[in-house]
Amino acid sequence: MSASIEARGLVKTYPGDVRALDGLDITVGAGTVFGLLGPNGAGKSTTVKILTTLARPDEGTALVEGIDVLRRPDQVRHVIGVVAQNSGSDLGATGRENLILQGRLYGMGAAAKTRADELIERLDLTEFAGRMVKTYSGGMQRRLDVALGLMHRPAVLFLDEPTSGLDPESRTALWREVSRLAGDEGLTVLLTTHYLEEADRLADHVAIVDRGRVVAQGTPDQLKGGLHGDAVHLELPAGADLDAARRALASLPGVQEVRLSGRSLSARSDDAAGMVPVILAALQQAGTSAASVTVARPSLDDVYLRHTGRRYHDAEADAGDEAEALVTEGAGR
Ligand SMILES: Nc1ncnc2c1ncn2[C@@H]1O[C@H](COP(=O)(O)OP(=O)(O)OP(=O)(O)O)[C@@H](O)[C@H]1O
Repeated sequence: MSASIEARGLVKTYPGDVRALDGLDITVGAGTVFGLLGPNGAGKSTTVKILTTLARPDEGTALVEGIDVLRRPDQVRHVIGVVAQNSGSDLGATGRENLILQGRLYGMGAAAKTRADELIERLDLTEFAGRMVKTYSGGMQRRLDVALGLMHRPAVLFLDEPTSGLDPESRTALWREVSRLAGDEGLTVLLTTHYLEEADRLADHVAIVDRGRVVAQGTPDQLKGGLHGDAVHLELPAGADLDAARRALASLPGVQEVRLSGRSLSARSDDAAGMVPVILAALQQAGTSAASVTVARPSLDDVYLRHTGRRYHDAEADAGDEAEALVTEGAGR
């Protein structure tokens, strides 16, 4: 399969010594949906900015449809469509007017109207294409954003956090559209997401990004299949002796990859369900207990844990705390 996007050794440092990308490599096959998955601040948007010619890396190279993004940014812009996190549509115009204007900006002339109508139908915008965008719900606005990104028939569509803030129903509807577009039109889609489920359901291929690097990649099934056995997750009560609990679990035969992240203790076992009573007895012997126990097939959350040593939601919470600390710091100045 030919590559639609190839990025090698991307490094990007922002002022304040923030190393947003630390040698990121990705290869995206033509006509596939590729998910860059990572918690907030992992470096996903920075990657998209570089690939869409909006930022330059300090080091590394990137080709989109075989075109060098650093040497030929103008050519790259013709073959890509970008749906950024914040919509760029004119709220005081209708959806249809926005689409036609976008087409004209790309020099499509009279063909803009036909293309706008085609996309209105394809993205199920017919009912509200004649209404001003300021009256749209979040889901309608996102569908219009995708249509805007597709107006000039790009070969590659970048979607930065496409379903962030959408309700579950609108999210599922957008997933359907994106899968269909990639399938029907041979479009290559690179999307960033911090939703594990979104990457799992939508992407043919996922790269897990952590602190500016790709720590694992493959199809969701390959990534999950690389973990043997089932996952056991224990939530320990407040005040529990966390280290004693971890040691008790690690000492049990048939229990592997014991990891503690906050008060969550996780492990893998070929017979996880059968091991639950043994695990609870071992915790009790160690003078502690579990507030909850779950046994599950491996998920992308487990893949993330295996490669980073942290649970995904803990990494998200840490990123939230860091962002809050920066805002507080800035406000104090
Ligand atoms: N213009 C900037 N100036 C300084 N630091 C920045 C800038 N843009 C991003 N960063 C920092 O670079 C790191 C990576 O940010 P980036 O936006 O690429 O991550 P992300 O994975 O897309 O997260 P999010 O989903 O929150 O956008 C973060 O630590 C972020 O705070």
